Parts: sequence; C-alpha cells; structure tokens
Amino acid sequence: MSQQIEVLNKKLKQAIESRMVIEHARKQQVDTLTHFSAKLSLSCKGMDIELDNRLAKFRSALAKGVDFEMFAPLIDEVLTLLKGQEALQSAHQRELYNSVQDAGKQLQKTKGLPDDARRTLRHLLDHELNQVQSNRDFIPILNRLVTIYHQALHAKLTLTDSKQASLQPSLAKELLNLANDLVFEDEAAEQVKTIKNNISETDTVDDLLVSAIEIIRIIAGNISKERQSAQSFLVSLNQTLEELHHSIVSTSKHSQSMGAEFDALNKRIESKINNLTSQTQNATSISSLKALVDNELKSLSQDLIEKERLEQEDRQALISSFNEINQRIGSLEGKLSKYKKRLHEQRFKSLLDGLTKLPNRAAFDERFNHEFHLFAVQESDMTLVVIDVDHFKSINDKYGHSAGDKTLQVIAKALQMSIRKSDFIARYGGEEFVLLMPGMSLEHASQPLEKLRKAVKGIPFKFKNKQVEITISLGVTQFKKGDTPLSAFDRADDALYKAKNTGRDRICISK
Ligand SMILES: Nc1nc2c(ncn2[C@@H]2O[C@H](COP(=O)(O)OP(=O)(O)OP(=O)(O)O)[C@@H](O)[C@H]2O)c(=O)[nH]1
Repeated sequence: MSQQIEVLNKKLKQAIESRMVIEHARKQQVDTLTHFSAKLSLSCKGMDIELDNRLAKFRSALAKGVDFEMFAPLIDEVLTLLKGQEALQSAHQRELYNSVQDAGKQLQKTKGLPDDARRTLRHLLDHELNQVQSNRDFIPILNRLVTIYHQALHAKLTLTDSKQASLQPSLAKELLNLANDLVFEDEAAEQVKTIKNNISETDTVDDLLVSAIEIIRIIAGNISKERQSAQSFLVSLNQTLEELHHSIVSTSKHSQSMGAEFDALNKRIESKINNLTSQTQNATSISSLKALVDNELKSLSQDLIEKERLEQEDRQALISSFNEINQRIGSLEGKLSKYKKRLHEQRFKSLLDGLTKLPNRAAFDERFNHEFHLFAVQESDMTLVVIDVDHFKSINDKYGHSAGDKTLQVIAKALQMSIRKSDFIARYGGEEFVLLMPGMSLEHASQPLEKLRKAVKGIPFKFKNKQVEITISLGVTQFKKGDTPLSAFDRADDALYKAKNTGRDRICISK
C-alpha cells in the first residue's frame, strides 16, 4: 500500500513539475508577447487612433491572461490596420521621393552654386535617393539637401551684391554726366558740386540713388523758381496792360466831355454871329451900329478866348495822357526785353558745361548736325577729333574729386587756347572732349593736333606737392561722303580706342 502511495506521490510530483514547466513556458510566451505588443504599440503610436486602441486592447488582454483563442480576432484586426498603415507609408514615401527630387532639380538650376555642392547634389539625386528603403532613410538626404540650399542661398545673395557692385561704375558715370550738364548758380551750384563729390566717393548703388534723388530735387526746385518768376512777370505785364487800358479810356472820356463843351461854345458863337448879322442889317444909324457891334464883338471875343482856353486845356490833357501812356509802354518794353534777355541767357547756359564753361554735349550735337548738313551740300573738309584724358580715374583716386574737377578745368582752358578761332571744342562728358575743325583736311590736321597734345602734356600740374604729368589721347577722322553723324563719330571713337590701346598720349587717325 505504502508502495502504491509512493508511486502515486512520485507521479503527482512529476505531473506538478511538468505542469510547472508548461506554466513557466507559457508565462515566458505571454511575457514575450506582452513585450512585443508594448514595442509594437510604441512604434505605431500616433499613426492611427484605431490601431492605438486595438493594440491597447491587445496589451490589456495579455495582462489579464485572456484565453489565447480570444486573441485571434484581435490579432486579425491589428494585422488589417497594420496593412493599411503600410500602404499609407509607401504612398508617403513616394510623395517624399518626388518632392525631394523636385527640390533637388530646382536647386540644380540655381546660378552660382559652388562646384562641390553641385557634385554632391547630382550624386544625391542620381544614386542615394534611389536607394531609399524607408521614410527614415530620407532624413540624412534631407539634411544634406538643406545644407546645399543654404549654400545656394548664400551664393545668390553674394551674386546680387556683386551684380550691384558691377553696376555701380556705369551708374556713377551716367549720374556724373547728368550732374555735369546742370548749370546752376549760387546755392544750387554748390549743392550740385557736393552731389558730384558724393557720387565719386561712393561705392554703393544705394548712395547713388540718394544722389539721384537730390539731383531731381534741385531740378524741381529750380523749375518751380523759374515758374514763379515767369508768373510774376505775367502778373506785372497784366497790371501794366490794365493801367494802359484805363488811361486810354479816361482820355477818350475826357475828349468826349470836351467835345460837348466845344459844341455848346461853337453854337453860342454861331448864334452871336447870326444875331450880329441881322442886327447889322436892321441898324438905322452908324452910331447905333457901332454900339451894337462893340457890344457883340466884346461878348464874341470873350467866347473866343474861352474857346482857346478850352482848346489849350484839351491839348494839355491829351499830351499828358499820351505821355503817361508812353511811359507805361516804355516800362512794358523794358520788362519784355529783360525777360527776353533772361530767356536768351538761359538757352545759352543750357548749352554750356557747368564745370569747364566749354560748350556741352547738347551744344556739340547741335553744331555737329549743322556741320553735317553743310558738308552734305558743300563737301568742304571737316576734321572730327575725340579727345580723352589718360588715366583720369587715378587722378580722382589719388588726389580727390575736387583735384579731378580742377584738372578738367585747366585742361579745357589749355585746349581752348590751343585751337583756331574757327574750331569748335566741347566737353562731351566726363573726361572726354570733342573738336570740330572746319576747313581742315586730315593731312593737315596732325600738326595742330600735335600742338594740342603737347600743350596739355606741358601743363605743370602739382598735387600734394608732387609734379604730375597729365596726357591726352586723340582719335581723329574726317567727314566722308556717305557718312552719317554716327558713322563719322564711331570712326573717330575707334581711332581713340586704338590710341588708348597702343600706349596713350598719342594721336591715331582713322581715314
Ligand atoms: N573729378 C571728376 N571726375 C570725373 C568727372 N566726370 C567723370 N569723372 C571720372 O573720370 C573717370 C574716367 O575713368 P575711366 O573711364 O575709367 O578712364 P581713365 O581712368 O581716364 O582711363 P583711360 O581712359 O583708359 O586712360 C571716372 O573715374 C569718373 O568718375 C568730373 O566731372 N569730375
């Protein structure tokens, strides 16, 4: 019996042990599953609320120890939701791929991108992007793309800066030419001078813009001054005309009233003469006739004296009225001729270069066209010379803009002193001058032009206590049959270019 119990005990123990092994294994499985579901929940969290809920349910079922069979539908549901997520993820991945590729291609079109960035970008788009497996693989690619974007942005910004810098010299030159064309006096002339200094000293387009606005302001101010003075002239003209009208009207009124007085007087004299005639016929004796005639003649002579007084008064009034009218017309004429003179001066000034006082570009154009018409008719010799000061920029740079201005004035004077009376010289703009030599053939032009070149070279310029030699280059041509003003000018300009390129301080002729 005890042996049977012992066997039974042993079997029971074995059964308990194997049960414990099974339970342990099951616990381990449940733990692994719980662990797995926790990880799954964590990595899927936020993708889809439905999926989050299902996974939470799954975890709590595991924790409660629900029968495994109960898990099957839960697992199915989670699987379906996961599949949906997978499809969504791959759609996102495709979208991300396309937008990264688009952004990259756009970037490839950017100008000024450094070479190594361009290479990296090409590799990124052609190889690395195609190897992307998951959305996470995009992160390093996007990171590098952002870096290249920064480089592109930087390149673009510095490009605009350098573009601005490359624009500055030509804008400054144009603005200086414009400022040179302005001929003002007193305060405005000083203002223009300051603006010119500013233009030469600045290296930013923004400062040039400020100078341009100041120039516009000065011009506008001057126009309004001019308009005011024209207006006040018109007002005073109007006043004088009104006064004149008034004088004439009052003179004619006076004449009318005098006319009535004259009529009355004439009538009176006439009736007295008639009276005298009839009484004379009726007189019966010499003595009565004498008394009658004496009486009537006395009264008549009084009337005649009165008539003469009236006539004199009338004459006087007329004379003084005409004097007055004359005076007014005189003052009107004075005003008109003053105004005409001002207009003439203004036109003259508008054809004069403010700095050198030589004729300016507009004056040259006018004369050049005129000479061209003459040449078309007469075909007489006409030599055209374009003159440019050599390395003038360095004078400005080394000694300042004011020294540059003074240099131009001195050179202009020397040029003017060295040409014939019949020649015409103008400042064409900046440090360039043009010369027209009527009646001068190319063959004969060299000698006087050499004299001109040497005259400038011989000016004893001194800056900062240093003797400085300044030279000019000359491009020469003559009008030819079939020329247009432009073609002739271009030929002279080409010759000047040649003179500059073959060492400056020389004359080059283009036939
Ligand atoms: N002071 C002053 N400078 C002027 C005036 N007008 C133009 N300039 C300057 O003249 C200079 C002309 O320079 P560039 O056209 O480079 O020629 P450059 O230095 O004379 O050299 P080359 O002609 O090649 O011999 C520019 O620096 C202008 O700013 C002006 O009215 N006054």
